[in-house]
Amino acid sequence: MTTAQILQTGSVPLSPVPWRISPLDGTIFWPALYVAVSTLVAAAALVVWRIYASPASNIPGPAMAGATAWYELYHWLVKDDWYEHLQALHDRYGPVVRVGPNEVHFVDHQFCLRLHNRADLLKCPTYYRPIRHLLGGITDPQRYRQRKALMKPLFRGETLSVYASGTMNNLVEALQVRLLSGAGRGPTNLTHLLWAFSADIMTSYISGEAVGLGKLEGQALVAAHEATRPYGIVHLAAIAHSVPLLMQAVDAFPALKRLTVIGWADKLASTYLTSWGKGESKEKNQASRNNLGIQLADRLKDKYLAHEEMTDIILAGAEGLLSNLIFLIHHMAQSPRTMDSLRAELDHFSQNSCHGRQVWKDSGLLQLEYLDAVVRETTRLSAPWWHRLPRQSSTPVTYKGQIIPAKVSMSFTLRMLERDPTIFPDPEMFIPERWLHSNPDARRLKATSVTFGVGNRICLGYDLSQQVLKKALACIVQELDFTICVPEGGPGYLGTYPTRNKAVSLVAELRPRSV
Ligand code: HEM
Repeated sequence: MTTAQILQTGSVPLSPVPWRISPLDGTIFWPALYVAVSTLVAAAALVVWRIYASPASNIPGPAMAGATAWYELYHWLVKDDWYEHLQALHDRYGPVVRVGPNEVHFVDHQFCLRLHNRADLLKCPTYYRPIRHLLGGITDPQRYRQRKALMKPLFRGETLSVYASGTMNNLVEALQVRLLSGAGRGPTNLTHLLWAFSADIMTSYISGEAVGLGKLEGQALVAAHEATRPYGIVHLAAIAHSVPLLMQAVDAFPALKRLTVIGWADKLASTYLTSWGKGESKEKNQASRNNLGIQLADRLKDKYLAHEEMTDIILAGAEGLLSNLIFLIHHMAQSPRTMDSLRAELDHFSQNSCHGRQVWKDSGLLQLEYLDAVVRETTRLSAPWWHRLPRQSSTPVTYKGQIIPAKVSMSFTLRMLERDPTIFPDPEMFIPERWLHSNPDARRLKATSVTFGVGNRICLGYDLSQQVLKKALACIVQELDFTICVPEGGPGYLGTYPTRNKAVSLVAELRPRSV
């Protein structure tokens, strides 16, 4: 192995050890010392190479970020300030900054859109390592196209519309009944109820039948919530993509996943697939026709892969929906003017609908302009701080005279672009009106939104999410008034993905709608 190869792979070839290894006569000391010193020298050489000679070394940024991926992990886990730190790095180094050994980060909105719309870009294999076998993490374009062709029909068209007009509507109705039953009875923990609702949506979509989390009461509900969201899945993913050894351990012992925060979804996915390959799916009885997991396993011809895809989709979908539902409630409570406008639109719609006030049953709901604007503005503001999209190009990319070499990952953070003041004036303000046709800029805004991803790797659950968010919001504001009990220190519940020591629930006083 040449020195260049050692530096690129980061591994040290172990040459035959000249000493006899025997712990009994003490001669193990020298071989051990040899291995330790060689490792240290190779590690030091790797660090020097990464900082001064690797492809990304010409991009400005802190030397430690170029030296090791643990720089980022340190800011996540120890300092707990990654997003603020990233902003400070851009203030100091400009619109492109080196944030990892092989990653540069951009804040230039228009450039990011142009770049990420390129169909030939590849997902960064290091960042997506934890989900590298799954649709969302596959880097090879041909494998991706094949997987997408098999999975896409299960999340669009007839499959989605049958689910939406049946089980989804029933769950929305059950949510409304549940919330109304708590109205006037003191504070209600909406994080728990909306989590149960979101998880019921995802599990029923995948399995064909509701798990019934929304029916849990009192301590049983609290216990189920705590068991599934004890700490952040996001932090787990950050550790997984910075510590490759961990992923190798999980690959060798997949059961390890059950010990983590994803265990509950992993177990459910297993139960949904129990009957696959045992004959039932071949007969295509009604239950297996409704079970997307079984259909997925049939399509992928691989039970393990289907199981992994389902686990990922249940987890990502439930957290994404919950997060946005909490933001919706928050903004409605904070903005009475928006609430009035939305209610006016819904009331007018319900008067002309054959479903009356059960507006979620009417598919015309999805076309309401103001409701759409409220959901767009909410999803914009809820874009999480931790979600960035690193992509690689097989040819060099030029940005303002700076050459980004091929295969260097180029990323942007969703939250930063969604708060770009040149595109969204007063970016921190909740202004649904910016999305209305009456705003001449609305079309441009829609074209620049990145909340559900960009380019050919856009969110597969977009249509499902839109339906769930619109129906749930409509069913809540139609019948309920609410006042949020804002915790001391501000609305910590907006940090919706649980993190270390920061699980804050959204609690509100509910009342039947007065006007
Ligand atoms: C409102 C909630 C949601 C938001 C904001 C959201 C956002 C996103 C974003 C930004 C991406 C791109 C990720 C990347 O490239 O790194 C993505 C991809 C994806 N999302 Fe969602 N998502 C949501 C809900 C869902 C739901 C409910 C499902 C499942 C039904 C889902 C399934 C997926 C899948 C499978 C991908 C990978 C797509 C691909 O690479 O082709 N998402 N989502």
